[in-house]
Amino acid sequence: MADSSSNISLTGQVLESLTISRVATAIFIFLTASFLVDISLKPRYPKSIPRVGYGDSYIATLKNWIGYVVYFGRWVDEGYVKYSKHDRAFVVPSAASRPQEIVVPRSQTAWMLELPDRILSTHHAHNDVLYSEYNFLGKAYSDDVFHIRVVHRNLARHLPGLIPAIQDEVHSAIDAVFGTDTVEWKSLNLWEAWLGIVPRITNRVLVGKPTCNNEEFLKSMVHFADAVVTNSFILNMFPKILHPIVGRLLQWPNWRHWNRAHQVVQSVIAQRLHDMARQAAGDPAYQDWTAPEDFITWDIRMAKAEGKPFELDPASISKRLLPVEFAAIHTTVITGHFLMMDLLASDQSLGYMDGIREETGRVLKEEGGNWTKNGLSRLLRTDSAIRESMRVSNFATSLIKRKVIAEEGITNESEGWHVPRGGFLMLNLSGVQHDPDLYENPNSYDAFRFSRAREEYEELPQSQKNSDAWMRVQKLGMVTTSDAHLAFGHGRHACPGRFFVAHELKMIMAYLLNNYEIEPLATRPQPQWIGQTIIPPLDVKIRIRRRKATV
Ligand code: HEM
Repeated sequence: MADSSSNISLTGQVLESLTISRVATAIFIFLTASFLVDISLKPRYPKSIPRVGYGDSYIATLKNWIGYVVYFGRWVDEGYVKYSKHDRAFVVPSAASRPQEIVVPRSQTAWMLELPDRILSTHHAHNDVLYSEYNFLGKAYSDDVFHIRVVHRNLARHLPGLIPAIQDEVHSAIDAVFGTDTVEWKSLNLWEAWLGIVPRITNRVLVGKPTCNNEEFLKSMVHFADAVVTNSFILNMFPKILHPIVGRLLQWPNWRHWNRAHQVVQSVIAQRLHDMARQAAGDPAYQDWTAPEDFITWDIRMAKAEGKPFELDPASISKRLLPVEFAAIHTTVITGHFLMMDLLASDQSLGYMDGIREETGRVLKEEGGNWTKNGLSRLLRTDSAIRESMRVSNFATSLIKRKVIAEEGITNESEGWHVPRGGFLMLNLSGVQHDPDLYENPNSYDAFRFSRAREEYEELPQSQKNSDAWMRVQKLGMVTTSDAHLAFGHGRHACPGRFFVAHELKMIMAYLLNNYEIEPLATRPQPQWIGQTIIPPLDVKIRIRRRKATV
């Protein structure tokens, strides 16, 4: 009895002593100590690599973390001129919980991208930047990037056969979003319009019909992708030792969005597993059945080929969809959004939109109204308009990051520096894509920049065409990556979705421009940046009307 009353009074005394200022001081001390531990665990780079930002002292580090939010882009631009142009790497500050990054110059792109994954890892870099363990619902899904192998192995290979389905979805999605009224002009939020179109088309390929038209499923996937961006931004600001707690708290919306999507798609997955198993068992009822070519089928085939029963669980399959949806949806929505703004705000007397309309209308007619791989490859101006928008209106400073995972670190022989395990390297796509030595008038949107030479080649008499010249102009196509055009990455980890994106955006532009009148924009709305994250202009309105005799 005496014991319990003394316990109560002790608890009471402790509670009484907990004033707001004491709690705040305790949190401050704890966070400071956590950040100091963080700093001591971060990789150290040699002094011989020059720095941008405020420097390396503790005060400078604090200023770098704050400055990162506003000045990151400026720092990288400054380093590009001062160091990258002279073939030198430099160090740029990063967010509080992230290691600083070494920006590798263009001249060393091949060196960086050709190092083996066991030394310089893409997948560890993606996992760190996106906090995959938390955002993508478990270490099992981030440790083995099975879903990436599924996409690499299948998407481009099956694309020609998927073109009719993509065309069908492009038409129905645009009709639904932009309407069919040939009399009244309609005012639309452009960002919302792209969000109404792209997730449907992407999911036609990933999960097929009718799931690709299920509002609950699509909304959950878009909200999931939004949550990944928000969570990553928040985790960037917390010391690493707190990530296991903060990450697990933040991932709750991700679980909710996944669960909602899973409720919709699980019966489709279960049915597919059943059908494929019956067919494999030789059931005569399945003799003439062919599995739909989509992510679900590809995932099941690969899980069987690799002997991975874990990947055959319907919940695993729908979780494997999440990073692919993340990689596919917002990247394409932003690209389409920026493309439309670049075209609508361009000087209309240059005739970019008319040129694309003429080209897509003519080729589609020659194709008998149905797109094919060959027909889409003949859309030279449309291809160029998209590639040029991805060049000038980049939505990231860098999309190519690599993490040093070799125990012994890596050495850059040409500059003589050594980076320890845990170091981060990046390529600066913004710098090269706006470099006046690489592109004439680099800051203007010249839609047919890449198609002029291709069209000239097409006009040549057969006797003057040869494989060297053909290869030269072929390299100007939007799916071709290079060290001067990095929007889809470069090297063996370049985006495996880019062939699909090219088909999708070309079909969208063809249908839009041939079936709708769109009012030009007076000026090009500008995005905002927070650190390395772009905030696209979300409130852009366009006015649109269906062309007569198109419904
Ligand atoms: C305009 C839209 C897109 C852009 C700008 C884009 C950009 C990129 C970039 C720059 C990379 C390389 C990252 C690196 O080297 O670290 C990449 C990788 C990847 N992308 Fe895309 N992407 C787009 C659409 C898609 C689509 C539609 C899919 C799938 C359906 C997809 C799936 C992937 C995957 C799985 C990877 C990882 C490849 C690997 O690590 O080997 N992307 N993407």
